Amino acid sequence: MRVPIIAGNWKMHKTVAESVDFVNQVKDQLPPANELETALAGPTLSLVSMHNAAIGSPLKIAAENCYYQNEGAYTGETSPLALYQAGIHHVILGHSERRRYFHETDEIINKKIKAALAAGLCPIVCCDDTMGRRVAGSQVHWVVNRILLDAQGLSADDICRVTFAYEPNWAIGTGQSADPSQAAEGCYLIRQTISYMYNRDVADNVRILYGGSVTTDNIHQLMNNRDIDGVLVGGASLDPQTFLQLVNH
Ligand SMILES: O=C[C@H](O)COP(=O)(O)O
Repeated sequence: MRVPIIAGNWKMHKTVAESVDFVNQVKDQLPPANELETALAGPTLSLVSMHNAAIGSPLKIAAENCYYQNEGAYTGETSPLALYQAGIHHVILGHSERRRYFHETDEIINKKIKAALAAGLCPIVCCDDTMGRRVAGSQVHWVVNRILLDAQGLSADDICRVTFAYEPNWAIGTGQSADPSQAAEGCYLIRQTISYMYNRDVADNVRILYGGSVTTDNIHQLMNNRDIDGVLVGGASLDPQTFLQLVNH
C-alpha cells in the first residue's frame, strides 16, 4: 500500500528563524508517518535547524536541490551525503524552476537522482508539462521521455525509493490548478512509464504526486484519485495553519 504524502516546497522563502517557528507550530499536530507522510522542503540554510526542531515528530525535512557529487571543488553546491548526514530525508530534483532558470537537463537530473539515492536520500523527482504541448497533443511523448531519461539506469529497488511529481507549468504559482482529470492523467502516464521500464508491481509501489496551485479548496478532489498519491505544494504551504489544513484535508 502506498502511504500518501503531503509535501510543502517553500522555494526561496523564509529565514532560518521563520523556518524553525513554522516547524514548531505544526510538528505536534501531524498524523503518524505510516498513515500520511508529511514533509517540508526549505531553503538550504534552514535545513539543519528545521531537522533539529522536527526531531521526535513525524515531519520529514527535504532539501530543494543537491549536487551530484558528495564533495569537491564545486563552489556553491550542496553535497547529497552532507544532507543525509544532517538528517535530511528527501530532496526535490528536476523542479521546473531548476530546469528553466538553472538550465538543468535530464542528464544532470539523472546524475543527481543517482547521487542522492547513493547518499541515502529519497528523491522527489518533478516532471513538468506545458499547455502548448497539451494543446498539440504531445504531452504523452513529453512525460514518457522525461521519466525514461530521468530514471535511466535506476534499479527496481532504487525506483521504489523515488517519489515522482507531475507539475504542469501552467498551474505552478498561477492559482489555476490543473483539473483533476489532467492531474490524474499526468500521474497515470508516469506510472505507466515505470511499469514499462520495470513491471506492474514496481509501478504500483512508486508514489506519484501532483503539484501546481494546490489549495485547501482543491486538495480533496485532487487526492480522491487512485493515481494521485499526494501533493507537492508551493504557495499554500507557506502558512502553518494552511499547511495543517492541507494535511487534515
Ligand atoms: O513545488 C511546488 C510547485 O511548484 C507548486 O507550487 P504552487 O503550489 O505555488 O503552485
